[in-house]
Amino acid sequence: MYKANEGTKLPGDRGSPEKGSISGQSLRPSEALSAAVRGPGIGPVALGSSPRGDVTKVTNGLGSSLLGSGVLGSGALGSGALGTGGMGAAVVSTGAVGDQPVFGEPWSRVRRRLRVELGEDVFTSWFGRLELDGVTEGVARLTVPTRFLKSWIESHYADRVLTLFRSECAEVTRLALSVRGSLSRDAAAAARPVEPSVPRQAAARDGFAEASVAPPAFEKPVATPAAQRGDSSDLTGNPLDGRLTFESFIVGRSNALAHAAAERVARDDGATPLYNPLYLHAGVGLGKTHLIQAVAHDAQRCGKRVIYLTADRFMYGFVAALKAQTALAFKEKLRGIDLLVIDDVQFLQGKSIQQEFGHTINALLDAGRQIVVAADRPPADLEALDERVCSRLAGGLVVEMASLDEELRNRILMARIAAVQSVHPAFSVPSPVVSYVARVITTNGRDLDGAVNRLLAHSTLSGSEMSLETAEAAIRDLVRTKDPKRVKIEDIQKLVASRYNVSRADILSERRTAAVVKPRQIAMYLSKILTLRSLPEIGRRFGGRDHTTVLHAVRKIEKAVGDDGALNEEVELLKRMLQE
Ligand SMILES: Nc1ncnc2c1ncn2[C@@H]1O[C@H](COP(=O)(O)OP(=O)(O)OP(=O)(O)O)[C@@H](O)[C@H]1O
Repeated sequence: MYKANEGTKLPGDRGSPEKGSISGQSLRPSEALSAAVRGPGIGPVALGSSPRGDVTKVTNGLGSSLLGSGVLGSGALGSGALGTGGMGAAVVSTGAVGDQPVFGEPWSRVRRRLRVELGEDVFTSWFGRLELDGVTEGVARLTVPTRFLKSWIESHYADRVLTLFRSECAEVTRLALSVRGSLSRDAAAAARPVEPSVPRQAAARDGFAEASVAPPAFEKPVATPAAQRGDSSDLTGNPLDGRLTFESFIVGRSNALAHAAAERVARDDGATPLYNPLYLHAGVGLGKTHLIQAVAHDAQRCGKRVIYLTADRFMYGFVAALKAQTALAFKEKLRGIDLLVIDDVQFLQGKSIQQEFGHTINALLDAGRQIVVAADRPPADLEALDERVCSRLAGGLVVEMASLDEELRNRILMARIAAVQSVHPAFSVPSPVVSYVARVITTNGRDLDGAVNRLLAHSTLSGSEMSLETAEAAIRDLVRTKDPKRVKIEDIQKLVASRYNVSRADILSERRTAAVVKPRQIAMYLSKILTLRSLPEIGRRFGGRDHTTVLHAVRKIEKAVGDDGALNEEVELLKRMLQE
C-alpha cells in the first residue's frame, strides 16, 4: 500500500482521516497497476505488429489510456522509450530492432527540436505534458492530460509536430491526439459529468478550436443524462482521482509547507478560512494536482460541498452555459459551494471567461468560502489573467513546491513499488536499483511513475532478475539532460540593479538619470532575449511602461553591444550569470 504521510503538520491539525469511499472512485493504485500490466494469460491482451513487423504491441484489456503507457525497446528486453504517463499498456519492441527503442528516440528528438524552436516557456506550457503513447500503422498516438491542451496543440502546432516527427521517422504519417486518463479516471465513475460540447464558434472565440489533425484515437464521448439534456448548469466538476489522497502523498522538504497548508485547509471547519485562497505553484509533475485533489477528497469526506475543476473545464462549462442560456444557474451553482478547487489556472483564456472567473472567486472569497488553486507559475506571472484577479489570487497563502530532492524521489519510488508488490508479489526491485532510479530521474513524479511502470513491464515480461544494467536500459529515455534554466524578469532586474549599484525600485521607477536609465535598458534588453515575454508584458513588468519604450531600449542596447566591446562583455557576463 502507499505509505501514509509523516510530514509537517501545522498547529491544530488533526490526524489523517479514515480512508473513506469516494463516489465513483474505486481504482486503487494496486488495482490500477495490476490491470495495467497484466501479462498474457492474466488479462485480456491484444497483439499486433507494425508494418515493419518488428513491433509487438501488448495492450491490456482496459485500454492504453488507462494509466498512460510504456514502450520498451529490445535487448534483453531493452531500452525504455516512452510513456511517462504512468502505468498502462506496454508497447514492446523486440527482435530486429536491436538495442534502440523504435519510436522513443525519434520522439525524444522531436521534443528537443520543439523545445529549441519554441523556447522553454512555450514548450513547457504546451508540450511539457504531451506524451507518445505508441505508433501503429503510421499513426503516432499522442496524449495530453486535458481537452484544452489537445485543442490548442491541434489547432496551433499539429502540422509542425507532424513535420518534425516525419523528418525523424519516415514511418509516421499521421498524428492522433487524445486526452489521457479519460477512461481511467472515469471507468469506475459511470456518473461522470460530461464535457458539455462547446460550440465551434464559441470555442474559437475563446481561444480553442476543434480537432484538425486526425480523429481522436481513444477519446470517447461519454453521454450522460445531463449532457443529453444540454443541461450545462449541472456542473459537478471533474471527477477526482481516487489515488490522489493525502495518504498517498509523500512529504519531503520541497513540499512540506504546501502539504501542511493543504491539510489545514482541507480540515478547516470553514468558519474563517485561514489561508484563502491557497495558491500552490510548481513545475510540471511535482505534485500540485495530487495535493489539491487530496484537499478535495478530504473536504468531501468532512461533508463539505466541493467542486474540483480544471481551468479548461471551467472554460468549457462556462461557454456551454452561455450557449445554453444557463449561465446564471452555472454561476449560482459555483457560488453555492464550500470549496472550489481549480487546477492549471494558467490555462484560463478568453476575456469573458476570465471576467467570470474573477467574479466567481470574488463572490466566493467575499462569502468566506475556501478556494484552492494550482498553477505552474506564481500569481504575478499569470500574464493572461486580469491584474485584479491575480492580486486576489495572491492575497491568501502562496506556496511554491520545489523540485523533488533525491531523498523524496527515493521515498516516492519505494511507495510506488510497494503498491505494485501488493498485487505482484514477485516484483522485486533491489535497493541499488531504487537508489539508481532516484538518482537519475530528477525531473518529476510522473517520470518516476513511468520508471516504475517500465521496471514492472521488464520484470513481468522478461521474468529475469532486475539488475542495474537492465534497469538502466529500461528507463534510458526518461533520463533527461538538465532542462535549461528558466530566467525570470524579476531575477534580471535584481541582478542588473546590484551590478549597477541601483535598487530594483529605481529600475521600476520614473527616474530618468543616466545612472538608472542604462541599467533599466540593459534589464529590458535581457528580458527580451532571455525570456519569452512579449514587449507589452515586459513594459508592464518595468513599472507599467509602454511597449514602445521597451522596443527602444532593446534596439539601443542591441546597437550598443555591437559598437562597444566592453559593454558587450558586460552584458554577456550578466547573461551567463542569469543562465547558470
Ligand atoms: N510528493 C509526492 N508523493 C506521491 N506522489 C507524488 C508526489 N509528487 C508527485 N507525485 C506523483 O507524480 C505524478 C505527477 O504529479 P501531479 O499530477 O500532481 O503533478 P502536477 O504538479 O499537477 O503536474 P502538472 O503541472 O503536469 O499538472 C502523480 O502520479 C503524483 O501522484
